[in-house]
Amino acid sequence: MAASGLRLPPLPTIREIIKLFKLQAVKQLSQNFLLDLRLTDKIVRKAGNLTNAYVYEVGPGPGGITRSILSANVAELLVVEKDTRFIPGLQMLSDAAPGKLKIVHGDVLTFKIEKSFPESLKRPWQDDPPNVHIIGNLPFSVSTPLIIQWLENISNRNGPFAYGRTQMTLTFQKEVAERLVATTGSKQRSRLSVMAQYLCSVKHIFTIPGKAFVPKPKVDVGVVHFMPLIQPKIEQPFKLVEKVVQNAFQFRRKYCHRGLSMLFPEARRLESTARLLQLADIDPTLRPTQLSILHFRSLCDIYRKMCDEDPQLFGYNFREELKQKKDKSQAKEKEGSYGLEVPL
Ligand SMILES: C[S@@+](CC[C@H](N)C(=O)[O-])C[C@H]1O[C@@H](n2cnc3c(N)ncnc32)[C@H](O)[C@@H]1O
Repeated sequence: MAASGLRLPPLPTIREIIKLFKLQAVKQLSQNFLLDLRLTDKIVRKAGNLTNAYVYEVGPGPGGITRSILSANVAELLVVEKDTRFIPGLQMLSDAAPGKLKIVHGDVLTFKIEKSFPESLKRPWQDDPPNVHIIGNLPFSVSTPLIIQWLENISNRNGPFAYGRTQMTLTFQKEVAERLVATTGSKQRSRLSVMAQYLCSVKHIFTIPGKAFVPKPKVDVGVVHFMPLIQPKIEQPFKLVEKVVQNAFQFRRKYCHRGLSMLFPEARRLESTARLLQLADIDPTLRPTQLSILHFRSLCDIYRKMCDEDPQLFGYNFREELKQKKDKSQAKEKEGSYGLEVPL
């Protein structure tokens, strides 16, 4: 049992529910179910104290984690599931826990949780976290874009973070979980490590072997807990941080100046990159993986100053410049070949 909370009346097991409603996982949709209630209880325990909490579960599927959450004495559980086939099974759980479980047939990428729980739950950002939690085991193809979206929401204190520093407990492919928590200098250090760690305290709490899922995925699964920080470690707009970090990791095996130089138009790339690195006090021969969050903080602060001096700079995209150059040279080539065809 997850906690000494609500005791659900005898229900068919998740395996029986899958059979009853013919809920075979759709492989193409990466539907891998957790049927072992000891594991779903563990995920829920690690999410923190859920007594009287308002919980948002993303992608409940046949409802294994859902049951564990309901057993943890929550005030309300709202689940958002995209696949209609799961709704009747979830409805059965809702009937067993009257007034506790709200089911939404929808898409977590667009669902607005900030309008769903009582306003009274809202806490100032500096206070203790609100009694609102997000929990979910989603397909990997959804969990990564979703975490980027939610990190941006943390930065803007909107979406699920309109309530305050809402905690999240989510599953990822183990390698992604390792990237999320990777420290400076480690092999797994990536864009995701910096983006997550400048906004949150991130913990890879445990790993679930692939064989615990039905059907078994090819990879193991990491359960990751996110607690938004009171003070983000970089105090610049999310999109600006994202741009600097993305460029820095563009060429992850090369010196960091190589990727960072792509922030600047070709005509003044060399001097602008040198200025950025000098003012940020960063050794240009560090590899992107060796840059700490403090390094990124300095880079973002200086890049911000450069963008303030030159309002065109933030909109600059080296790929577009490359494309324009290519188009121009193709047009010239065409002009040349037409020239040959012109009769004398
Ligand atoms: C990996 S399965 C896990 C199911 C269940 N949470 C478990 O652990 O057994 C992912 C679930 O997320 C649902 N899902 C996938 N994409 C979704 C989306 N964009 N919005 C809501 N649910 C989604 C799938 O239909 C499926 O039920």
